[in-house]
Amino acid sequence: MVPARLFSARWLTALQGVGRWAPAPRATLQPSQLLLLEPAPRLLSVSCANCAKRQGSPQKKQLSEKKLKRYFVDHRRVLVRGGDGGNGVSCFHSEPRKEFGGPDGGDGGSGGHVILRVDRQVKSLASVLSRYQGFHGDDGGRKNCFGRNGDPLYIQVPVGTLVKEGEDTVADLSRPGEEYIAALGGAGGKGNRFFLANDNRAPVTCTPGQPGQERTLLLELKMVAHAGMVGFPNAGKSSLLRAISNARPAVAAYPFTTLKPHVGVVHYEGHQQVTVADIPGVITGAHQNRGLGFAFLRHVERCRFLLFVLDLSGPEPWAQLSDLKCELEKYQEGLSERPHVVVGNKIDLPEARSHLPKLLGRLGRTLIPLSATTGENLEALLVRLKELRDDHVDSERALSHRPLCWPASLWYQHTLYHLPPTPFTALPTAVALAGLPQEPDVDFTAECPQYPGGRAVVAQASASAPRDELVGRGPSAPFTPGCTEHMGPKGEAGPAVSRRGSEGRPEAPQRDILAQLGVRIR
Ligand SMILES: Nc1nc2c(ncn2[C@@H]2O[C@H](COP(=O)(O)OP(=O)(O)OP(=O)(O)O)[C@@H](O)[C@H]2O)c(=O)[nH]1
Ligand SMILES: [Mg+2]
Repeated sequence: MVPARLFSARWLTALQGVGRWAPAPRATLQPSQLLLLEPAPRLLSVSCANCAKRQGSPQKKQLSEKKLKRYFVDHRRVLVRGGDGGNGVSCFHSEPRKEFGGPDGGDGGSGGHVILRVDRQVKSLASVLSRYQGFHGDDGGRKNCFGRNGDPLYIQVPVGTLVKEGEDTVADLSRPGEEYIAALGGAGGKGNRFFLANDNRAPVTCTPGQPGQERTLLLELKMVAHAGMVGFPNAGKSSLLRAISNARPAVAAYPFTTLKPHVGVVHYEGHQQVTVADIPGVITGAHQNRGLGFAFLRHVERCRFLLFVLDLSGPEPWAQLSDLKCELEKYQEGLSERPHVVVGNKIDLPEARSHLPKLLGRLGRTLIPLSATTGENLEALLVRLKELRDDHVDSERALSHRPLCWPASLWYQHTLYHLPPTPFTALPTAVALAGLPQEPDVDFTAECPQYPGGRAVVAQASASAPRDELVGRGPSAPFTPGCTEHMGPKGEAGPAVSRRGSEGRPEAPQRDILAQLGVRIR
């Protein structure tokens, strides 16, 4: 039985889809595997405002811009504290007819980290609380029982969250799935079994767990989109975004209708997408806090290119562009020189048509006159946006960077860990983003004195990578941050460095790195 809602919404699309996809041949049939029989016939997602209105789900109630703004928070101060490590235990094995059973106090579990994780579903920092406490590790127990490690505590943040500590920017979480360890959990204490040695067969020493790391971070959201729309209030930015994408910002004939940024996605052939951000209008003197100020310009700061929207029906449309550029420059030097496209909107109005020749004379062919309401000449804008996106992709690839992709591309499987500045982990790990090999060249374990008795698993990204670009990962677990893994139950003490396969000492560059970390090498 086909659900009725399939027909009430976009029945034509649904039926077209049935015709175009077919199951794979039986021999190679995988669950949910489909073969594409013919490519999609439409080259560009071109729609006018009127068509776009019909695409929305009739059941979904639109929230007013005022309500939406209430849920939109773009900066937050947050206190994060990692979980405390559990205490080690001092006790001795006790069994009938077994004298001198030996120490059997287990180690405490490590405290859980507090981790910021980028979630595509989260749109603002409104859901982030002001303080977080990580889960504590459990204490060790008798009979060599180790305490349970505290679970990591995840804080979901939106794409484009900037993490600042004081004046420093410590992480830029601009890709979905990316993670940042905001506060490390404390290492667990050692039980007396750990201190068993040839010259001390009955140690009573045990150590308490270490407290978790505490940090005060400032989270700042900066939208990440390909194109950022800049224009005076009422220029028709939101109407334009509605016309080219499925985003639904409010449109009305009064200034400052838009109170929070909206991001729309323009779809092209081959699943290529360009994201366009609509921000509240900017006016002359915004840098002196006129209108809504220019704080919202932070949301176009990271856009790869700009979309200036001019109202051609206004009295002096040619003055608008220079005023907008002037405000951008006052916000951030060089911002107005980004690759951009200038759009002259409301070409359907007679006064706009009368201004057009003069404006074309000044701006030349860089101006795209169009009408967001009637959809006139929207294709020219879409083609230009695509060209700018392709230029961006080419330039990023030339620099061996990954171009901005929306939504998260599947290849971004690699989790990036920015390690906070502690003695062992004061290592920027941006290398993970740009070309970290799946299997690092070197991989060895080492004892780390900052976490007594803890065993670090250190891997260098590649022999040629700068020294400070390190990531740690365990051989069994995907990653062991902060080297809080315990040594085995035998409690072998003393320095130990072994390469995987235990075939020798680490090479010179790795020795340097370990020395920087304070790891002793035998
Ligand atoms: N005739 C005509 N009117 C338009 C066109 N585009 C937008 N408008 C009208 O201009 C008014 C303002 O449009 P918005 O899209 O809200 O303008 P905005 O730039 O987003 O305004 P703010 O959110 O206040 O910055 C609305 O009444 C629209 O109907 C157009 O192409 N032609
Ligand atoms: Mg608007």
